[in-house]
Amino acid sequence: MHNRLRLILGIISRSSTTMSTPPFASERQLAISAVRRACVLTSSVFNKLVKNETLTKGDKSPVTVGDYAAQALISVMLTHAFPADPIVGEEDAAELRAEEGKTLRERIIELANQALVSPLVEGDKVEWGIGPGQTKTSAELLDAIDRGNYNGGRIGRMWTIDPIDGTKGFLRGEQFAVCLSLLVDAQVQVGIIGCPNLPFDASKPEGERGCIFVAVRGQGCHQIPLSSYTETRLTMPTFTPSSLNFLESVEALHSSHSTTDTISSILGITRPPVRMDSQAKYGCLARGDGGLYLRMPTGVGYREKIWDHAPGALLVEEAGGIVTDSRGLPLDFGLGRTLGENFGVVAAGKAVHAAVLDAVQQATGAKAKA
Ligand SMILES: Nc1ncnc2c1ncn2[C@@H]1O[C@H](COP(=O)(O)OS(=O)(=O)O)[C@@H](OP(=O)(O)O)[C@H]1O
Ligand SMILES: [Mg+2]
Ligand SMILES: [Mg+2]
Ligand SMILES: [Mg+2]
Repeated sequence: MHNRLRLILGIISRSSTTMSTPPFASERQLAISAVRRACVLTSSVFNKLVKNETLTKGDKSPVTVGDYAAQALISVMLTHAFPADPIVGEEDAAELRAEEGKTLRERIIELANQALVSPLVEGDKVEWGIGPGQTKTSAELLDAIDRGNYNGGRIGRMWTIDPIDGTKGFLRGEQFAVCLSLLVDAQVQVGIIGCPNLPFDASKPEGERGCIFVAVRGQGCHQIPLSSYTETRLTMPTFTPSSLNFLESVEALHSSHSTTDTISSILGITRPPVRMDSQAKYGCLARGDGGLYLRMPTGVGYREKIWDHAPGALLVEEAGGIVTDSRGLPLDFGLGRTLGENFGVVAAGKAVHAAVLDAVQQATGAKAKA
C-alpha cells in the first residue's frame, strides 16, 4: 500500500477508536455490573438476615454476611477483568478463617456464588467470572475478600470497595450504599455507588427505589435505575439561601451534629438537615436533593477511609460541585487506606462552597475558643 494512504488510514482508524471508546469504558461497564449484582445480593441479605449473621469488628462497628459476600463478589469480578489491579477493600477474611464451625462462611459462599451465577444481563461479560456455572470455592472466595488488603498509595491503578457503606443504616432498613472506585495515581477516575433503598426520584419518596450513580472523570455524572439501564445525566442545581438545605450522617458519632447546627445558623439555613447513612449523601447532593454535604469531625481524631469518600467525591465533582475537607484542603487519596490529615468533608455547588467553608471556619474557630 502507498505510504501516504497507509498513514491516512492509520489516522482514521485511530480517531474512530478514540471516538467510539471513551477512556475507562470497560472499567465503567464492569463496575456498574459488579455494583448492580452486589445491590441485589445485599438487599436479599437484608430480607433474610438473622441475628447471628452480624459480627462486631475491633473498632466496635458492625459487619454482616452481606458485607463479606459483596466484597468477595466484586473482588472476583475485578480480578477476572483486571488481574494486575490492587484493591483497597474495607473488609478482610481473618474473622471468617478463624470461625469455629462454618455457619457464617457457608452463608457467605452461598450468597457470593448465587450472585456470581445469576444470568448475564445487558453489558455483562462472561470474562468477568460471572454467569451460569461460574461458582467459586470457599478458599477462592476468602482469598478474593483478602485481595482487598492493599495498603494504597500514590502511584498506579487501584480500586476501592466498600461493599456496604452505612452498615448501621443497612441494619436499620434505611439507607446504605455499595461503593466502588478506580484511582489512577491517587486521582479518582471512576466512581460507582449503588443505593438499593434510595427513592429514584426524591420528590416521590414512596415511588420506585434503587439507583446507581455513575461518574467517570471528564464524562459527567449519571443516574441509572436499579431495575433498568437508562442513564440520566445529573447536574447540581443552584440554591438560594432560603432553599438551601444540607445532608449529614445519621450517626452523631460520625459527624458532629452540634457543629453543623452552628454552621446552619451562620448560613441562615432554615430547612432541617436531611440525615442519611452512607455515600448515598453524595449521590443525593449530585442530583440536588440537598445543597451541601457536611461531615464535621467529632474531635476524636478519626481518620476517614478512602473507600468512604473516593466514589462519592467524583460524583459531586462531575455534577459540578466542589469537595474539600473541613479546612478547605483537597481530599488526598494517595496516602494509604486513610485520608490522613483530611478531617471532615465539605461538599457543595461551586457557587456556595466558599461561603460554606467560611461558615465552617467561623463555627469551628468559635468552638475552639469556647
Ligand atoms: N468515628 C467515626 N467518625 C466518622 N466516620 C466513621 C466513624 N466510624 C465509622 N465511620 C465511617 O462512617 C461510615 C458510615 O457513613 P456515614 O457516617 O456517612 O453514615 S452514618 O453515620 O451511618 O449515617 C462507615 O462506613 P461503613 O463502615 O462502611 O458503614 C464508617 O467507615
Ligand atoms: Mg464498616
Ligand atoms: Mg463505609
Ligand atoms: Mg462498609
